[in-house]
Amino acid sequence: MVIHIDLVVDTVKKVFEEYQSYNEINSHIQIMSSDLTYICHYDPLLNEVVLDSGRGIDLPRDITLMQKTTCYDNTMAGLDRVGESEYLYSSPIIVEQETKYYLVCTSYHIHDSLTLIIVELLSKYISTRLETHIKLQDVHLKNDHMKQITETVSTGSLSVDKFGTIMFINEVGGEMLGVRAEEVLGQPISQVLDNQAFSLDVLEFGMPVINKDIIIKINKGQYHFRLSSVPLYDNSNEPIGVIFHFKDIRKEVEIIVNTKGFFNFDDIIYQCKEMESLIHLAKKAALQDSSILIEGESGTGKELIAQSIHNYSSRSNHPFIVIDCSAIPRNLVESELFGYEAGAFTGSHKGGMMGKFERANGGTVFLDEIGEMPLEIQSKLLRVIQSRSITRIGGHEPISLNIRIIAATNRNLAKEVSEGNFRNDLYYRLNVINLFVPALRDRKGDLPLLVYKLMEKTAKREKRVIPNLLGRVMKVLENYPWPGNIRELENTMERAVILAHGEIDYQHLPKRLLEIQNIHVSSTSVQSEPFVNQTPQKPKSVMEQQLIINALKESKGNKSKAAKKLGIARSTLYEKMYQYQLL
Ligand SMILES: Nc1ncnc2c1ncn2[C@@H]1O[C@H](COP(=O)(O)OP(=O)(O)OP(=O)(O)O)[C@@H](O)[C@H]1O
Repeated sequence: MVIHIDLVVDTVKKVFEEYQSYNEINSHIQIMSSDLTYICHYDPLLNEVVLDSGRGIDLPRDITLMQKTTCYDNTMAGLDRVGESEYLYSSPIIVEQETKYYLVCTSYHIHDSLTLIIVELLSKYISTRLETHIKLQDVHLKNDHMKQITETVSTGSLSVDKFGTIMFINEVGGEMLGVRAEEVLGQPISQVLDNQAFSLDVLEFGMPVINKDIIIKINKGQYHFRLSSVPLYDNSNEPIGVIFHFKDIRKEVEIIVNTKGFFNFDDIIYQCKEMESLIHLAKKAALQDSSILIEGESGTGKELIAQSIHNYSSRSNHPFIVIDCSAIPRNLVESELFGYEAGAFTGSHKGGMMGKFERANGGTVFLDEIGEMPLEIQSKLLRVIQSRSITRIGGHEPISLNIRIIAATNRNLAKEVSEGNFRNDLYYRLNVINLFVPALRDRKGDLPLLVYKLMEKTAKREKRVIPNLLGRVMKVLENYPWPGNIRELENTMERAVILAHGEIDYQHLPKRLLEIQNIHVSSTSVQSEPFVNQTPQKPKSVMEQQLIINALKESKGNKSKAAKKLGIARSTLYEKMYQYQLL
């Protein structure tokens, strides 16, 4: 192990400052490395430690074998001194059982016991100091490293020593368990958590337990956690504690299930007659309770309209729950939508768990990508709509619900019905009010306003002036078919505003817009397109991603503030940032 020279000099200085006894020695005290090179010396005239330039010294070579304080006859050292002969006193500085340096000094007296004691004491102080510093540094580094890791993941981490005393908990873990680190550190885990799963059994068996599903009671609520317990050992393989990693399974599902609508009808940009009558119908529908089916290509604004309807309705103060039927894991669909009762399956708890429909009670359920819903769940959904109640898995008693259902699809659902992929009866139940959102290419009248408003949005966010869009660029935009609809236009305008300085010209547009219209600009002036994606994106992901980026920007990267702005838990924000590769 290499010890940095500055650390040695610094340590020697401190030791000399603290232990004034060296004043008893009226000669230079030197620190030499184990190959007998000068490191530094104490200058009694200056009363300070001076760094040496690393010259060698002609000392007896057997000093290197020395393991304790010794006095040498200095004539042996070959030092050329005039006058009285000097004796060399030397003591090893041992760090981690290795002689790293020597502390040496000269005296005119042989077997000068005071000098011997002081040399020995100083070398020991220096040894201890160096060793402690190195160990502490190591621990700090490891701790910092661990902290960085544990604070940037969305998993809760908690470690205990072998007696079950809590030694560490990360912020996410604290949030998930509803505790604060400063309150629980040093406490026995059994007093903090009422759960057998956080036990030290793994130390006994010597094997980690990975991803065990547990139910945990926190502040009167039941939480469904996935817990891993890993035993920790020291260098000599002695057990020293356990580290627990845990995830809230509901939060994982929450990535694809929102609870809040952000947008209003005022956020919808339109000019054309078709959109005007659509919004008029949507507003009327918002005031009733009938189910609504919103159809339209991807990126046309279906979710925007669904959120606006919810926020315009009398349910606006209640939850807006998005269920993304294409993304929710199949094995979780049923329990997440309908919840479960006590003992419904292994690991389920006394109180059971509420499903999304129950959580939406009083509010709106937005079934996004309804065309992707598995057939077996379709029949259950039909029952929910017909009976306005749900029965939890393993339950017998129906729980009545007061929810409005809005479903959306970019498929031709009638065609799916005729092909047997979607239940006819469910289709009719959902399609009480039908809102068809036209594709952007079929409402080109909206384009100029959309272009301007979308430029304005980015310019405002980036604190820039709205650039001037050249007429020829507008022509390109008007002639382009916009397969990705407003989402694609939104990305295109955002990119153009960011790339352009004052004026948007051809080179600020994605290549494909130009190429499809046979416009060729020199390849160097047309930028590649890093983020515009024509293929349909995961539903709601772009909107959500944008919101997260905006919130993070507004809160200057402070995740707690951003999470608050978005109305979501910090751990959920981490999950989402991870999902969108923003971490
Ligand atoms: N008329 C509009 N005015 C302003 N922004 C719009 C409009 N329509 C859509 N957007 C924006 O376009 C993006 C896509 O909208 P949204 O997610 O609602 O589309 P969608 O039809 O639900 O897409 P998907 O079917 O892929 O889920 C969002 O960022 C949304 O804010």
